[in-house]
Amino acid sequence: MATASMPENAMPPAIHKLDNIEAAKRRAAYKAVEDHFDTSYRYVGIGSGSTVVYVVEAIAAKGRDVTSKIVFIPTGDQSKQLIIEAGLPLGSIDSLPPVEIEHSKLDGLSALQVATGLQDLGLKGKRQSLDVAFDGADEIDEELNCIKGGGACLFQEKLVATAAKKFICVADSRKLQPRLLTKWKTIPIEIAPFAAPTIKRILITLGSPDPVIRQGGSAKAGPVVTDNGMWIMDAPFPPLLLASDLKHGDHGDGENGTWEVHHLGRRLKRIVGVLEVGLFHGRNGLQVASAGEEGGGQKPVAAYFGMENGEVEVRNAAEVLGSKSRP
Ligand SMILES: O=C[C@H](O)[C@H](O)[C@H](O)COP(=O)(O)O
Repeated sequence: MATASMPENAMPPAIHKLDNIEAAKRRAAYKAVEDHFDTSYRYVGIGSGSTVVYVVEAIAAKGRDVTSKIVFIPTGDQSKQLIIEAGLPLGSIDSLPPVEIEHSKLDGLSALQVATGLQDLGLKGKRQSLDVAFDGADEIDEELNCIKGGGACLFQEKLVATAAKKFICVADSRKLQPRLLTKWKTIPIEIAPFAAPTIKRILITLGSPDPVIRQGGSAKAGPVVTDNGMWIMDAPFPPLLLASDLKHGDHGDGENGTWEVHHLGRRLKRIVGVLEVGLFHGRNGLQVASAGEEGGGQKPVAAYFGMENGEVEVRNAAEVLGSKSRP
């Protein structure tokens, strides 16, 4: 863990006076961009929520000379608008080009030979990875597992995070908790509307006392409809164990009423009608790369927290207990 002060003069003055929490988010965002944005990058993922607004501000402040050469990939309608309004080039996660190959290697080959050649090179079907994805979170534990989906964008956020070599999480100090479901009490789950009653029954059998379909409140009568035309089920569970907690005898499989993050994430994903689960768990991008695999992981490689004292606390996955414990 490292802490750093983000000098106010390293950031452009905020147009309006920010309250303490907003100022903390902004400091964390500028520090994360300073550490993890590189002008040589080609594809950058932009997450959703109120914190990522400052990430976009920090990137846009680098100027058009830098940003015009990069394609920015959104995680939903809000982040798409942020990218457009900041004047950044907009891309889409479903239109990343294939991995580039040296064309000289393919000169003179037939279409069949090209296809076979790509196979031989181990490149057939490989897509480009994003260089980095920045996103917020609703809660982050000591092993950098995250709850996401407070803004109903979890599916595209997971799609983008797992396509990025490194996912960088940016938040304020309230989000850092020893275990998930400490202050943020529910897991957002994106579901097919038709399956809602069945999913609710299954969640109850798994130990969630009162799962509810998220409502639009005064902004929209009836359930919140996600960018993917789905609903969000918010499922409360008792605080989740870390992988390192399992050494103390509990299996974390729900038997004793307690779940470990990874066990619960995988179990929820198996329910028919669940599009995606707002638990980001398992491997991070460094672990995926060291296994020689394409893309990234669900967990951040680093998390930046804007603290109340004006500092930014950085938690790097490589230093976090348990970050190497997942297969
Ligand atoms: O669906 C929304 C996302 O997961 C957000 O990244 C998360 O809710 C954090 O949002 P905020 O930065 O507004 O706290």
